[in-house]
Amino acid sequence: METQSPESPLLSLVEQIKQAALQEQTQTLAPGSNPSTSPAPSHFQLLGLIDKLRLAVETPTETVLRLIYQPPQNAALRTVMDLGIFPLLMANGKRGVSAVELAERTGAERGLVVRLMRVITALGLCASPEFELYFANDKTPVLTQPIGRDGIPCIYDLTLPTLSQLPTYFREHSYLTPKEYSKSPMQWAVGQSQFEWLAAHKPRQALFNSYMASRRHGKPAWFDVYPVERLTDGVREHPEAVFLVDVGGNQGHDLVRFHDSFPDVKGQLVLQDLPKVVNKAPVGDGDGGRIVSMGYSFLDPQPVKGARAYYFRAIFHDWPDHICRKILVNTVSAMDPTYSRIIISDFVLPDTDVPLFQASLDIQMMSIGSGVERSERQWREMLDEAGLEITGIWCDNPGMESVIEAVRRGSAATAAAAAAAA
Ligand SMILES: C[S@@+](CC[C@H](N)C(=O)[O-])C[C@H]1O[C@@H](n2cnc3c(N)ncnc32)[C@H](O)[C@@H]1O
Repeated sequence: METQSPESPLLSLVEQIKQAALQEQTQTLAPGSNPSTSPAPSHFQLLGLIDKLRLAVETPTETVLRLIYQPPQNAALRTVMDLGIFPLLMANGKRGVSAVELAERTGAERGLVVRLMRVITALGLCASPEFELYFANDKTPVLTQPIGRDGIPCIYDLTLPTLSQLPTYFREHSYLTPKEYSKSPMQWAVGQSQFEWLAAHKPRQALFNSYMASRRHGKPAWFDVYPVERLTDGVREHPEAVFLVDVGGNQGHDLVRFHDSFPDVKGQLVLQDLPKVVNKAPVGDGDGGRIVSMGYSFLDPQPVKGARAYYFRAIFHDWPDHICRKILVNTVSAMDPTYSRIIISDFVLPDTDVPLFQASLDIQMMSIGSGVERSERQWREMLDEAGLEITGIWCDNPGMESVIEAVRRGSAATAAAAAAAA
């Protein structure tokens, strides 16, 4: 058998992985570190190197075959979620669950269970050390928690019908980037774009809301990345003063998290989203009435004037540029030029080596509403066109969303914010 010299690219990659793994271990063992809430930067570096190693080891044919057979994996996982198999594995801990028992408990044919569970086991989502016997492993719990339990069916059902038609859409649309929300590939494929579809499919809307609230669990919040004293210093304290408006804040999970972390910040916290979404928002309990919810469409002028900050998380990536500009201009009209800031939490794509997750999300957002994941240049251009100026971008991890702060262009706050950043 041919041996590789220590200088071979493969072994050099293995050595880099070893070094990154040692760094990850050191960082995660450091006092005060909590890898489940704040993964170290080395974590993303390590994952990137592992991806490179796989590509280096795979033959080109193996790479192609791996890609070709991704859709059946997603379909098998979606079906297993429907059957409620993961909670059964969790409930039966060390005893495990046989295919016969899974068939009895789910009503599915045993032979089908076996075929689905082969995929699930190979994906590493459970263990099957004995013939037709399945055990939960360390990945199984997350599939019974909101991010997996609700996120997997919601995103599958929301996106797959369109994604399966995307090549046809482009063939029929001259390979032009979709630029209208109301003419998105999803509108063409299923007759509605993202938010209308969710509103018309109430169980999916409930899954979506739960997924939105859960997908940042175990990750830093915007205020862990952004220096909040830029907002709390010099804050106005009169009774009607609004500190933070979470625009498109879904059911208020981010505002609740902010309030829990900064209970003493002066001023109201306002949650805004479409009336149907915000009406059932579980905010108000235990926050001393500080969180006020308000049905509002950000396609209309912002009714809350002069807040300290207007916060948008994962909003602009849903929309094409011209709608984003409209949302921004609607907000600018309410901003106090010397006091208010816009805070955006979204991905800022690097110019090269865009992580696969972010590149894939861009295609998804384009498909379901002509949305876009943007680079720093695209953010700067878009905000500039809406009369805004970026005063800082914070990101402590290449795998995470950035926090962008912007003020009205030429406003006094520009100078103040720039001075504070210096
Ligand atoms: C991707 S979710 C982000 C939710 C939340 N900001 C988060 O990051 O978890 C987009 C949100 O925008 C809301 N939305 C959609 N159209 C809206 C509109 N015209 N006005 C206000 N909110 C809207 C949706 O209901 C949804 O809650």
